[in-house]
Amino acid sequence: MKRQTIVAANWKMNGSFGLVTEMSQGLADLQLANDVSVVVCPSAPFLAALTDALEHEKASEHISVGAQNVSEFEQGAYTGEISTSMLQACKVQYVILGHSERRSIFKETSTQVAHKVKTALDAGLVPILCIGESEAQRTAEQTETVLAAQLQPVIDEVGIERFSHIVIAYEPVWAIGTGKTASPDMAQATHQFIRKFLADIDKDIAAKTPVLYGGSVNAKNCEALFSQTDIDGGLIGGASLKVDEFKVICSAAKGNS
Ligand SMILES: O=C(CO)COP(=O)(O)O
Repeated sequence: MKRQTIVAANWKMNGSFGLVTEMSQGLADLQLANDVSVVVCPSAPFLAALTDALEHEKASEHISVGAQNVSEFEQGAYTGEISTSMLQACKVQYVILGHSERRSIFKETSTQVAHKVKTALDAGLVPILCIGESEAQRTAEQTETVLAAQLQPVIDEVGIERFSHIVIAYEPVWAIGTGKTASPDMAQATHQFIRKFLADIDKDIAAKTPVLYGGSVNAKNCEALFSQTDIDGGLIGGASLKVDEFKVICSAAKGNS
């Protein structure tokens, strides 16, 4: 069963117009394996500029633009929020939702994340739904319970069928920005659990849904991680701010067959 392989850059609250230009120029000649897609997710003020720069570099056919968040509301008196239609106006195709930093710092609940996933899907955006356990939860052997509790509200809200338009990103919180990557075996075991969790509800959907790994992925460890059966690419933080390193990571993605 073929499913898409995706390498996505999460710039978080970093980057500049200079990096937008540098990244677009750098990615223009990127050679990707079949079935591999690359998505760059800068902060909202850079979305339109990134779209324009990728078009200018003739890179928009193989590189997509993603946002890091979206409002669950459509429009109106929600100061500071950004709607799906605003993202569409910037030709955004993907949106990261439920990142652990939004869950822990901005107190987004799994129910709110589920609403956002629905709003994004209804607007034709592809959600990159982030799930992951903390170090304390892993130590307490609660990883599977935590992941299930993050997935279930989304399944309840949108239905399992719509997971054919969702990308999951497994990001163990203890591996984010710490340099402590999950070992390929450990990541594979957790990805296998996520796929089985979906498969117990719908086998076909589980086989089709890309599950990315995120957490201290870099040019050195990407190949071993991406070669795991149930790892369909990565969500890259720090290493996605360096054009050359990000290109190495994109090239390490081989695509599934
Ligand atoms: O949170 C991440 C991507 O969303 C991972 O960040 P790092 O790659 O910097 O660990």
